[in-house]
Amino acid sequence: MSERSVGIVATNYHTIEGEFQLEGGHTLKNIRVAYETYGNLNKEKSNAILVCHALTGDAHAAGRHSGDDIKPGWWDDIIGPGKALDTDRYFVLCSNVLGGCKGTTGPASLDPDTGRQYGITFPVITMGDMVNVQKKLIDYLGITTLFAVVGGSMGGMQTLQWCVAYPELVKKAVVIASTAISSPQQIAFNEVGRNAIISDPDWNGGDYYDGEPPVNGLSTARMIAHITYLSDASMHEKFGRKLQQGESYKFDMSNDFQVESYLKYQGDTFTGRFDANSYLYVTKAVDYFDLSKNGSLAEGLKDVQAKMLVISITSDWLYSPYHSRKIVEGLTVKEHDVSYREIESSYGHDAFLLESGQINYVIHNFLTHTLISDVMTEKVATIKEGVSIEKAAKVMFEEGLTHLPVVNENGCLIGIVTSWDISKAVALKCSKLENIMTRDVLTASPDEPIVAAAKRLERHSISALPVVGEKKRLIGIIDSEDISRLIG
Ligand SMILES: CC(=O)SCCNC(=O)CCNC(=O)[C@H](O)C(C)(C)COP(=O)(O)OP(=O)(O)OC[C@H]1O[C@@H](n2cnc3c(N)ncnc32)[C@H](O)[C@@H]1OP(=O)(O)O
Ligand SMILES: N[C@@H](CCO)C(=O)O
Repeated sequence: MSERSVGIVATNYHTIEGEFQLEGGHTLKNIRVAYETYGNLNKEKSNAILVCHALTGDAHAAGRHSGDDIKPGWWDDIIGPGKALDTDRYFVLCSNVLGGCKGTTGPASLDPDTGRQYGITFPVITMGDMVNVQKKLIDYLGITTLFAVVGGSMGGMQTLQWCVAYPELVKKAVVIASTAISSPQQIAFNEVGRNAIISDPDWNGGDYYDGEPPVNGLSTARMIAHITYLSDASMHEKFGRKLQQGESYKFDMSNDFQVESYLKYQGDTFTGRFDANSYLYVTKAVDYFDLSKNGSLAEGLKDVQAKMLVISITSDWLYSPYHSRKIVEGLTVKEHDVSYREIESSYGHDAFLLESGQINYVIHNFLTHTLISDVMTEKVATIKEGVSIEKAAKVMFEEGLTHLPVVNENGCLIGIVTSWDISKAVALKCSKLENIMTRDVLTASPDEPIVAAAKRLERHSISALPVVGEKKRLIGIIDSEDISRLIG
């Protein structure tokens, strides 16, 4: 296995006990979530990156399940040591979406009330529901902020939904080949796919789990969708008008052209890995996705706090660049911090899975340009000027701190006490805080790059910097361990 791989990985499962409220008004009981993680969560739990998968993806984003696996996870080119989602620095997490069929509760799961598969009795779900399930998962893992949320296509929708639903939790977000509002054309293609499924007699009103699944309908749905994931140019490049067999037309109804055979193969293999009812539900969630509010996307995105990177693909005609530009415009109206990049590619929509060189480059630059405000600890324990050394020692002991900022009535920094100062005070039998605290404190400002803070720490052989705003108001603290993990 290559050194740049996360290696052998396993899917984990978590059950959200009890009733889970869905946006559509229904509830689901004891939702199970399939997820995988790569890399290590740091002690401050500040380096987690949530990867959201696209329509037919799953939790297996990187590595292999065994040494015999032919293919690695679907974003193995992007996740791993030294890659954009660098598992030496970040704790990367990916879960299968609600309504999916790869381990998370969906229509093929057993309804605890009936003991039978939900089928079409599964409630309609939304992007909001998928994200709320992911929120429960990160709560379970003890993660309170996400260093980044990243996703392509439907994964980009979940990323945007995260930024809107939990603005204070997401520091950075990368939205690739996606949209903030599903367009009529996207809904139309999804509807043709759904129609192919429900028109298949084997669909049987969604109740097919004891019999033959609707493979013809599902295969046709995938064939239609797959055309939208390619581009005219990539089809010319891949197949042109080349024939599958022989050198002359057969003049019959068999798959004469390579492109026909290819699509048939894509459709057929899809039926082996995806559930038809899941396809209905997940495409519906995509169709309902609309982050505008009162007819305005700027209004819908106004609470976003994350630094955003929006990426589109030049040849993507399904989620064409105008969708991405609309997201950027919506964010720019309210002066959000957003950058936009176009990936030059002829692959079409699926380029987000294929153009790993460009995607790695763009995401790496975005994630590593990290400011102190992106990673500092905001809830800082402090003491007021004039308290006793015993009181300071007690706070440090209870909060497990090595550095304790001293502030005045207005929350402005006037000094710092370290555990070393406390030991010194005990040794020298000193009882006044004023005599041991450092008044000339080295600080950082929130809009400095973390590299600058790292250099200051190293130069002065210290291990933490209070972060101050105007008039030295204390707004956070940053320590060397956290910084060194993020900058490598
Ligand atoms: C988050 C997520 O989105 S996860 C879901 C992503 N994965 C998928 O969508 C799986 C479906 N596959 C795809 O969408 C695409 O294949 C991609 C984007 C993953 C990869 O694209 P590419 O590397 O360009 O592969 P391509 O589209 O050419 O397909 C190659 C397959 O078609 C087969 N194929 C190629 N030409 C023909 C043909 N004329 N007749 C029959 N089969 C053919 C190849 O043998 C190969 O089969 P294999 O996958 O079993 O090895
Ligand atoms: N190939 C991707 C495209 C959808 O965005 C998938 O199947 O999920």
